[in-house]
Amino acid sequence: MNTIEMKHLTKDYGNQRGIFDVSFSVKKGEVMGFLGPNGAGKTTAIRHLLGFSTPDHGTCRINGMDCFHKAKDIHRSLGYLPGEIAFMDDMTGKQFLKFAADLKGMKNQGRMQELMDMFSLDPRGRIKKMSKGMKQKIGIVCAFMDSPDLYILDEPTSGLDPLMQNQFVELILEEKKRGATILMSSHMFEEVERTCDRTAIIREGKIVAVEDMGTLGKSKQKIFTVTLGSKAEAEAFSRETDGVRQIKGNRVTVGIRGELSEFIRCLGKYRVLNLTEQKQSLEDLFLHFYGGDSHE
Ligand SMILES: Nc1ncnc2c1ncn2[C@@H]1O[C@H](COP(=O)(O)OP(=O)(O)OP(=O)(O)O)[C@@H](O)[C@H]1O
Repeated sequence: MNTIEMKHLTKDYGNQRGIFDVSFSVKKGEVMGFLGPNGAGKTTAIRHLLGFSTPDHGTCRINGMDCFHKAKDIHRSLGYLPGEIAFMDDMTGKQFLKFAADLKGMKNQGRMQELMDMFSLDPRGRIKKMSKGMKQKIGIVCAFMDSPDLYILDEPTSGLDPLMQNQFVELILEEKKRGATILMSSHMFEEVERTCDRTAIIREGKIVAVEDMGTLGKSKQKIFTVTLGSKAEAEAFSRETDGVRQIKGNRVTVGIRGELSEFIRCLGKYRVLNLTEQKQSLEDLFLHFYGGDSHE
């Protein structure tokens, strides 16, 4: 049985806003990315999974339970991080976390402390005076502190600096190892690439692709820039090798899919001054899903 199962879910807000016929599932122990640009419908889909909204059509289930009718039961064993966190602003971070821990019936607060250390969070100040990043850290500690088996995270790294984003990736990998099931929406292609088994891509309220990260990795093109001994050598090398994208003086940019042996063999005949790999992001890979003329 899938842990999360959304089937043909439609919520039409009018003027083509909302989500339309959205179907995807997340298997037990799987980490699933939910990628899409602003306004694509990620939060709308997630709010349905939390039972905060009723669908016009379709169904969503978590562990076989209907997300709207069984919301309370589902929430009991769920780590949820909302996209916009509504705190009780007058509380200090510490008071809020204690309050949330009591609500969850947590006896041991060891993990809470571990998470605060992991994210260098000092929770003593009033929440209303905290920066966006600090509030986000409190949200993360709150969602993870009782180590649930299922997480639904709406743009979890929003407001975090790169160091903390890295820390978050580590946390997800740790939870994945423990066997947790995770659905996380994101704009951050790199964190999805580093953490997820599969990713669903949503655009204008519709799922445009569900991709296995392994397959994506294999179909990814590697882009190299080679600096050769001279312009003449660059030109000769370009005639001999496949996938040339650009020649600029003695520099050649080449895109290669799959094995590199042929490229290296060919390169070996020339004087190579430098060789650099240009990382191709998931963003490049998915650009055609978001691009203007690719969704006819
Ligand atoms: N309660 C609502 N009433 C009317 N329209 C809504 C409502 N909630 C969302 N929408 C619209 O539905 C669309 C999808 O919004 P949603 O917040 O789900 O997108 P998102 O992918 O989470 O975007 P972002 O990345 O910016 O958070 C948007 O056009 C939004 O304006």
